Amino acid sequence: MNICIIGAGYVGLTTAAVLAELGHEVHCIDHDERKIHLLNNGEVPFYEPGLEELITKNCNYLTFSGRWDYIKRAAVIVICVGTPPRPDGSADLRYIEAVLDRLAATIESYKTIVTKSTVPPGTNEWMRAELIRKGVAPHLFRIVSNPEFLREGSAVYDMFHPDKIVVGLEPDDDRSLAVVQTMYAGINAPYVTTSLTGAELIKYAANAFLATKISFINEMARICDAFAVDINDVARGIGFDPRIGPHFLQAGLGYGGSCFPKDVKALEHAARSRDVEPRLLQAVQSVNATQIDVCLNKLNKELAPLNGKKIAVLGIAFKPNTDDTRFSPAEALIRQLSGSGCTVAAYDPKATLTAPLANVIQVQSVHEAIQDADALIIATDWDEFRTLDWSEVKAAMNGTLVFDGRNCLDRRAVEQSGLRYVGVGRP
Ligand SMILES: NC(=O)C1=CN([C@@H]2O[C@H](COP(=O)(O)OP(=O)(O)OC[C@H]3O[C@@H](n4cnc5c(N)ncnc54)[C@H](O)[C@@H]3O)[C@@H](O)[C@H]2O)C=CC1
Ligand SMILES: O=C(O)[C@H]1O[C@H](OP(=O)(O)OP(=O)(O)OC[C@H]2O[C@@H](n3ccc(=O)[nH]c3=O)[C@H](O)[C@@H]2O)[C@H](O)[C@@H](O)[C@@H]1O
Repeated sequence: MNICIIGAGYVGLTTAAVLAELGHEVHCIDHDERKIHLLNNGEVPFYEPGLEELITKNCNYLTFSGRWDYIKRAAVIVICVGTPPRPDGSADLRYIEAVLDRLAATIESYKTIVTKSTVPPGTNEWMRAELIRKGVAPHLFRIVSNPEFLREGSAVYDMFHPDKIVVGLEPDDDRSLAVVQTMYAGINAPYVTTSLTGAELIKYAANAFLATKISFINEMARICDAFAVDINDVARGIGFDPRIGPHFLQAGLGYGGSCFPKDVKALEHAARSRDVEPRLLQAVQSVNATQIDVCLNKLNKELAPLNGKKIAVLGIAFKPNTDDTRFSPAEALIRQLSGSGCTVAAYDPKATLTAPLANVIQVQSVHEAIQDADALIIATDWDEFRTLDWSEVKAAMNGTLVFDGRNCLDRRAVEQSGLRYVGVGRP
């Protein structure tokens, strides 16, 4: 199949590389010339394990440009542009609108237009109406909603091994499901077919539910602290129940990234637009918004006064195995520390601070970060931090406090080396 992907970001590039690997001829369009230049020189503009290798392997079937005339040759167009949050929490659809303008000016023969970007309920129906309003004949295209569920850090694996493929179709569309099945031929997953809006809501419900699990466990961690119980015991205890499951029950600094925060907000906004009061979604966000303060209060109690202290923060990315810092709790924590009188030495194996911060330096190794530090905070749960030699850490530090903001360390190993361990909900 000849496929055109629009948007060479985390989702677009992964989709492009995987579809090329599955045997399709793929062209990826992005309006960011810097990205296209890098890609044409064999470089991936961000860190995603395995992606560069897959792109290189498929370079004969995978091309990149900013040229929209490629659309003319494609049977399938996959939209993967960003849908960031507006200040009021609603999804900003300006990139989708720009794509519709380009499509309207280019489409001359039949296309299956697949929306992979996460868009609010009703958007795909609106997109169809917009294309017709902009002059595209209704018989020249079908819109399919095919939301993406990959995680950054394991995007390539997730796309080859999805737990389901969700396909939202127009009511009278009897041909696009087969097109999507041909596109994904070689990937073994159950298909969930529904309406366009049904698919959009499946995506929001999935992210909102996962965010809810995280806020739930973070609230439980606060209760565990009050009753001197280890939250990891509670998470393990409830996780055996198959109705609950063991995943997404790791308490910590709260959820971040480019999707959970924006998608929960966008769902809240969408609900309100139809006069539904989303109380649970509000509570989920309110727990998440206060989680860093809860952790900082703990740190203050252990270390007060922060003034004049040196704090090593390990982790800047919003999660391990990515260099993405969008809505990163680790970076938010560093930002708060920056204004609290201490100095911060921050280290991350891949991510860089988005902007310079007063009293914060980014260093190149764990060793540099912890040198003479009064406290060490784990802000992102990279494997590199789990496996530190705690005796060496103790020897390098000035103080003894290790604050495990991701509950990812072996507490006993830390304590055996003479350091003081404080976790989230682990008194
Ligand atoms: N990052 C993730 O893990 C996941 C993201 N999603 C959703 O997928 C969508 C894309 O997310 P990411 O890949 O993270 O975004 P991203 O920001 O990494 O990539 C978007 C790309 O689209 C390009 N773009 C924007 N407007 C364009 C236009 N008019 N023409 C050509 N290119 C254009 C940008 O230059 C950028 O390279 C979002 O709706 C997001 O919610 C869904 C599942 C996972
Ligand atoms: O729509 C999206 O963009 C994607 O959002 C998430 O993927 P991602 O944001 O890459 O990362 P997650 O692994 O879900 O982690 C999100 C945040 O939650 C935090 N988290 C996760 C799990 C947990 O138990 N506790 C916890 O605090 C992570 O540290 C991170 O900050 C979803 O997991 C994907 O299925 C979805 O496709």
